[in-house]
Amino acid sequence: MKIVFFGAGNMASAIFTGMIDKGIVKPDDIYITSKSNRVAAMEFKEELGVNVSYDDAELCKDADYIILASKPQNFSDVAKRIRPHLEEKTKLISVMAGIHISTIQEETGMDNPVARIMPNTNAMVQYSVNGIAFSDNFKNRDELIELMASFGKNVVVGEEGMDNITAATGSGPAFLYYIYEQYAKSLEELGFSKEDADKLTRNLVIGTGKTLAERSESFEKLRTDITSKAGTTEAGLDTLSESKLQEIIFETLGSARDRSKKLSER
Ligand SMILES: NC(=O)C1=CN([C@@H]2O[C@H](COP(=O)(O)OP(=O)(O)OC[C@H]3O[C@@H](n4cnc5c(N)ncnc54)[C@H](OP(=O)(O)O)[C@@H]3O)[C@@H](O)[C@H]2O)C=CC1
Ligand SMILES: O=C(O)[C@@H]1CCC=N1
Repeated sequence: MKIVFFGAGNMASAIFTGMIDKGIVKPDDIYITSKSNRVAAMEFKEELGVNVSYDDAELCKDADYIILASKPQNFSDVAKRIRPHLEEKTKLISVMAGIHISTIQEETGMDNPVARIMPNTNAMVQYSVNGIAFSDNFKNRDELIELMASFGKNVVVGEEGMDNITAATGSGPAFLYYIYEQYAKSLEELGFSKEDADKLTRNLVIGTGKTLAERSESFEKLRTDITSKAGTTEAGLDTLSESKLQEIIFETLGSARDRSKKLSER
């Protein structure tokens, strides 16, 4: 199998690192290229054993999958690199937010099978959530689904679901990290050192995540198990529930979804 990544940044590296660590592909199956940051690409070659090339003909030759992993704004440049060399059998997989399947087919000038996928950076620890949308002519979908299962849980959402999943789980880790940042800052305000605030918050989040991974009770049940009548948790939750947290989260996701829609206006 030959999988070529056009773009070797945060998202691409999370995916190929996750796939290699899981053992579903050999490092030699992976080819990466970037725009100009050759040092970073060479570091991946040294650390993981992947191939690095800036020869577009060599990259595209016999490729089973080309992963489009540049920023959406750079896609036209990427398409120009691929277009002269793209073979009919190659499937194009886009991780780019907001770029429609039809745009990818138009800019590459071919009617190759295209899948849009929306993973997140948890792919690096094989815990991404992957939205997927296929073009009608995409055959053997199971192979891609299996490849993607090596770095996360898949949800086939169709193209109409991509803006929402981009907001919910593509950007999602950043929203949660922001909340953890505020949590750690609040611990500092309570009097903990910066180091302890970070350690306490980090381990609180890791432990809570591990509980969610291992137990199937609802969020509500897990919460109420902690909440003693007239206890400390109840006092904190009284304050939290008076805030407009759900409204704020809903608006946050709405802004992200709207930006994804906007990115598709080309
Ligand atoms: N980061 C995330 O959490 C997620 C990102 N995405 C999507 O992934 C995509 C990449 O994001 P991210 O990894 O964060 O971005 P980065 O900036 O980290 O990486 C972008 C990569 O694209 C490369 N690139 C730019 N222009 C070209 C070109 N003409 N030819 C080849 N490579 C090129 C860059 O090379 P160079 O360094 O040399 O400039 C770089 O390696 C985006 O479209 C985003 O929407 C999707 C889900 C989550
Ligand atoms: O911020 C972005 O546009 C990308 C898409 C999802 C996560 N990062």
